Amino acid sequence: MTTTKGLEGIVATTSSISSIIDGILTYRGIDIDELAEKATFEEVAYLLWYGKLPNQSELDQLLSDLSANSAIPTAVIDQMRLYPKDTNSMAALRTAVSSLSLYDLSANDMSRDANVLKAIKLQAQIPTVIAAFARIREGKEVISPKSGVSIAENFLYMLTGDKPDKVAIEALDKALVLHADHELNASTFAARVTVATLSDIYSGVTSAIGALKGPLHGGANEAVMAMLDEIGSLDNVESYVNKKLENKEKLMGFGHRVYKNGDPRAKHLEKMSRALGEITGNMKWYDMSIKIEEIVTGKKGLRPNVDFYSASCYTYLKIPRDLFTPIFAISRASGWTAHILEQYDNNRLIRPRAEYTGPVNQSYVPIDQRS
Ligand SMILES: CC(=O)SCCNC(=O)CCNC(=O)[C@H](O)C(C)(C)COP(=O)(O)OP(=O)(O)OC[C@H]1O[C@@H](n2cnc3c(N)ncnc32)[C@H](O)[C@@H]1OP(=O)(O)O
Ligand SMILES: O=C([O-])CC(=O)C(=O)O
Repeated sequence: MTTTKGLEGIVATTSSISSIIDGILTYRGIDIDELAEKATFEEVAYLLWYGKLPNQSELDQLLSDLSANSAIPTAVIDQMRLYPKDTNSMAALRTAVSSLSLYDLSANDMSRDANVLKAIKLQAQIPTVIAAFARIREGKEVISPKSGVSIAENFLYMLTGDKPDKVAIEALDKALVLHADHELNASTFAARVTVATLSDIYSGVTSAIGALKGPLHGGANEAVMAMLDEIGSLDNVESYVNKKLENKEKLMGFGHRVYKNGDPRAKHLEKMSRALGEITGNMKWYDMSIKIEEIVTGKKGLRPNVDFYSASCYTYLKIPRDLFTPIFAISRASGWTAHILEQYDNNRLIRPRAEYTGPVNQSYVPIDQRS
């Protein structure tokens, strides 16, 4: 038996959804650089689910299905009112998504059609859950989703109650495109492991949210902003980063298991952060981020990952820091559910082995003889 810590380099499944080959990321064979410039998030979700870009009538149908399914049950909203106001937002999302299954009569219908519909429903409802939670904890009225607008626009609207401006909608939409899928990342693997037991799609997405929450994965975007807040100003960057490096502490938003020469998504977010800084007339977060990158890449050779510049982008969009990882979940719900559908289509239980390193030839000792 050979073991590989963290399953590094192990190919655990085949998949036709996204690929990372020689540092190039594609969704269904289309380069992320092209999708980032040209596609909307809804087109990308369709691409991930159905394996091709939608034509106009297919896209219209998807938009109408997303709108029709975006409201969440009153019972789930009522439950959210009982969550502690200071609860972790990813814990709230994980709990609420699990609750959604209780009110979906088709939750345990394992037919393909029912699962595709549930994928669309989860994609539509997750933004509503996050916005509702964000408002409830501030004692504000929950805002119902609008129909006929994009997921990005709807989310910003449900969060604030105001019509978001075009720049904000386009920036969030592009961020959603960039985060939608990423081969066999930890949360997607968690989703696939869960549904490979033939458990339901809600269980798969709930597992995935739990895995995304951690700071080594999606939780890093919030941790990056916590770091920027802690540093406070451009003048403090150098001493802060050098100290972290000297103490061999991790700099959040840097490094990647698969990309060793840079994450192709980061440059799009860096560009977006710069543009948002210019538009808002506040370059502070962008300038600090650039300086951190210069030092970390210069001294350690580590490059920023998708989480690094998304932090300053979302801050420029006035999104509260603890909603950064939930926003990642809005986007990745498309990838998770595409992978869940793919797993069901060609399922086998996922059950690797562990190399045992514990004691051997031990005997049961009666309790009165134990030290
Ligand atoms: C959407 C996403 O999930 S993207 C990733 C988001 N996570 C983060 O940004 C958290 C910070 N980054 C990390 O912790 C890691 O780079 C991970 C978790 C992303 C990848 O981890 P692994 O592939 O297991 O790499 P590992 O942690 O073994 O790092 C290899 C070496 O680089 C160093 N290293 C890796 N990332 C960092 C970092 N962010 N800061 C400082 N050093 C780092 C490690 O200390 C290690 O050094 P060593 O060989 O001297 O011990
Ligand atoms: O692939 C990974 O390990 C993490 C990542 O970048 C993602 O999930 O987007």
